[in-house]
Amino acid sequence: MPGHTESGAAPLLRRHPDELLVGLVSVSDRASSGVYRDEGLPALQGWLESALVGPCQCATRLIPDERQLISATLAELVDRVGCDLVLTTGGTGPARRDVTPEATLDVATREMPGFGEQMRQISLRFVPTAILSRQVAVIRDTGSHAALIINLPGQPKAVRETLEGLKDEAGKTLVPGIFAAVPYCIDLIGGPYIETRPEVVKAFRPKSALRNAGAA
Ligand SMILES: Nc1ncnc2c1ncn2[C@@H]1O[C@H](COP(=O)(O)OP(=O)(O)OP(=O)(O)O)[C@@H](O)[C@H]1O
Ligand SMILES: Nc1nc2c(c(=O)[nH]1)N[C@H]1C(S)=C(S)[C@@H](COP(=O)(O)O)O[C@H]1N2
Repeated sequence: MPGHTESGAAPLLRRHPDELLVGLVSVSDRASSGVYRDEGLPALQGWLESALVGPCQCATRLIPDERQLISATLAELVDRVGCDLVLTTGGTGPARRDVTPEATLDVATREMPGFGEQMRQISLRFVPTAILSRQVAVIRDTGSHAALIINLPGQPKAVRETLEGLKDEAGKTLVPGIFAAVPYCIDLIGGPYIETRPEVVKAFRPKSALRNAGAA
């Protein structure tokens, strides 16, 4: 669960090989200028706290919808701070100032289109305007370090909806949240082995990729 949180540019030091280093970025003109209180970062942090079993450190950023600032922030969180995973919220829609997907693609070495496709599928179960979100996910690989960067919509409730998916009243998964695929993706790009609380989101790994694979 998220322990330490910082908002400076210093590298996060991994205190355990399984510790996840996460960058959280809320992109909003109004929240960053104080028109309203930012609910994006608390939503992201609160959800991670509920979902992760192991240790985690977060670096947080609240910034306006400026393409160059967003891309510089993402690059800094991966290259300098050392994040394995970066989640953004906000700025994915069709309004002129919504530029988070473009800024994310600016720092990408690879696109991961399945995440955007699945998020829009999930969101359609909640709002018909789900198709207005242009959210993308990418890998940024510097050669010595790689991270998964995922855009989420700006509505604070969309954070949980997309990461966790939709369950029925008995807690049975109706549409899997995208976080189900995040732990294995992070394995594949050389990051820490992370585990989730299955009642929040059940992470999927092929049997051969499970840590106890082959154990008696
Ligand atoms: N960071 C945030 N904190 C709290 N509420 C937010 C935040 N971002 C969006 N919202 C809410 O979601 C609604 C729709 O978001 P919208 O797409 O207009 O925001 P945005 O483009 O992400 O932010 P902004 O217009 O401030 O740059 C907003 O009217 C607001 O109620
Ligand atoms: N899960 C979920 N996805 C959602 C929403 C939502 O409330 N929940 N809002 C939609 C709306 S109304 C818009 S305009 C787009 C883009 O939002 P953004 O510009 O705040 O990122 O996300 C869409 N996706």
